Amino acid sequence: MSSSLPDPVLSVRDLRIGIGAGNQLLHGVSFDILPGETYGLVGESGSGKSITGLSVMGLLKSPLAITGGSIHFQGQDVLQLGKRARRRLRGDRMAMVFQEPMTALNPLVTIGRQIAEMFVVHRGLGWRDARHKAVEALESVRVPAPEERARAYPHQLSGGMRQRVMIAIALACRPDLLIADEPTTALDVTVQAGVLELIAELCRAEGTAVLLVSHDLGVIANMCGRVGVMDQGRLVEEQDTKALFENPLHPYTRGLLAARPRLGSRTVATRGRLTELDDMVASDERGRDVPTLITPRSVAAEALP
Ligand SMILES: Nc1ncnc2c1ncn2[C@@H]1O[C@H](COP(=O)(O)OP(=O)(O)OP(=O)(O)O)[C@@H](O)[C@H]1O
Repeated sequence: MSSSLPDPVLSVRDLRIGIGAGNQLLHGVSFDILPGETYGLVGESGSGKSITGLSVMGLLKSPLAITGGSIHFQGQDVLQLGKRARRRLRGDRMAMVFQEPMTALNPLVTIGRQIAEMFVVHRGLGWRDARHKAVEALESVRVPAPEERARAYPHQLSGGMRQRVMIAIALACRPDLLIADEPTTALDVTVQAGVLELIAELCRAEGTAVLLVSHDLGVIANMCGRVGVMDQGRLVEEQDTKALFENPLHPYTRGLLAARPRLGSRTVATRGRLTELDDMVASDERGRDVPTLITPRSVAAEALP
């Protein structure tokens, strides 16, 4: 049988994660991500989204361990790779953006040097050239005054800017897969949309596949072509995002969708004017209008008097 679908960039099969023999947290999760595709993993807190993403990156920490299944990245069984080979893949062919950039950035090292390190380690550039590339990378994630910001330390930047720096680090080597785990959950509502737009735009331009982990259906709806729904360590449903919203099959998914705040004709005050919830805009860091994601959090925040 011939198929027109390209080979997946990531293929997770029957992935199981546990603590010791008796305590299973992930009970056989399978999904594929195609090149250039943005695939969402959605589910409530504790459903196993993050440990799935960490397993793909090879960053799962003891006492958690993979107890079964396989992870193929570009056709290669990464669970069979040694530590060094795995480390070489990370940051180069696959990269990750975490919820809280402060935990991933080194507080004692300037932003520019942390980005430059990617080019030194993975591309073999000298520090001088790497620093030049770091400033370009900051420019590409629309950090204003990139030369100046390159000399700053993480604590000197806002949360939104720090997350842009993390994106610059993650995408520095033009990976084929980006794992974004709740990349905007820790950010102000007003900067969330800008950061997600940036991820979408840069990954689209480079053909980077994205595994987007989120508890937020609004974020998933805006970003993902397909979505897998997780519940208690199982992938209970997988559909095209549009189909999932129109016709959720699994009772858990129906419950998750029903728990969303009602959208539609409600109006809220945004920047001094009444706006339809479906049509809200906010300003990004450069004062440009960007669409605001309709999320439970953003609805709650906008609805406040
Ligand atoms: N280091 C750890 N030790 C023990 N259990 C853990 C550890 N990390 C995660 N777990 C457990 O694994 C399960 C899945 O956690 P995971 O973080 O993947 O959930 P999640 O869906 O990403 O939720 P959240 O959005 O809250 O992170 C949960 O029951 C969690 O308590």
